[in-house]
Amino acid sequence: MRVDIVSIFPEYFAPLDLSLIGKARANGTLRLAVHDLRDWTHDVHRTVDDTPYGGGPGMVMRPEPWGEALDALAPDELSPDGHTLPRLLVPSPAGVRFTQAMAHELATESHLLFACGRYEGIDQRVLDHAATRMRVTEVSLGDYVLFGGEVAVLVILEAVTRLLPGVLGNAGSLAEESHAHGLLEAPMYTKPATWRGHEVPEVLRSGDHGRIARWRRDEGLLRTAARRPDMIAALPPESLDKRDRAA
Ligand SMILES: Oc1ccccc1-c1ccno1
Repeated sequence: MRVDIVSIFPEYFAPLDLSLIGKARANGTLRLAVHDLRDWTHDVHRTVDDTPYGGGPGMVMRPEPWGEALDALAPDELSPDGHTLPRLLVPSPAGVRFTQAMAHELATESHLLFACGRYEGIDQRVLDHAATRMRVTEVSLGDYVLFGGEVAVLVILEAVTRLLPGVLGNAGSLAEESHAHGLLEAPMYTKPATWRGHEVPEVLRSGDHGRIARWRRDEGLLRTAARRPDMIAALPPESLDKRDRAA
């Protein structure tokens, strides 16, 4: 997967040299480049913002640098795989909610572009023009406001990269983690069996894999019902058996 990130703070992405993302870059699974938007400015002050039409507080990111940056990073009508348009993701408080399902969808893309907005946002015409030759998605991490899109890109990129083949050493953990089946994961334990008077549940030390699987599902259901009833409501009816409903 090719990933291009455009930001006025490219140094925000230094963490992407670390850990499993760093390894994915080193082995070629992830071909990531971070670009400074100011490289596409032409004035001595390298200006990227200006006052908003219609008045109001703050500044808006000018369209010209963004237009030139996206032209340079996605010059062709099609992605390198020759079949799909490049995917442009623009983190924004006004975006669609980012979910694990979207992470899985993005993990199938061959080329992701991320545009990191700052100030009051990016001139809307940048997104409108990009949409004439890319698939553009404004995406939100949740109902709160950040200084800019950089932190959101780090989150999205981590959620997507860990789904790429070979990145996670134990791919099996993907199958049981929170949100894998629309539920939160069950509590996890490791040695010692007793710690400060707290016991590991007996079932997890029983060696009875059927009981253990059932316990984990029940605990996941109970946690989800208590913490995220919206996820229970979103489950396909057929995914809950009679016993689940009783849990
Ligand atoms: O608050 C933001 C400012 C800029 C870019 C993105 C965001 C945001 C808020 C929530 N998710 O993304």
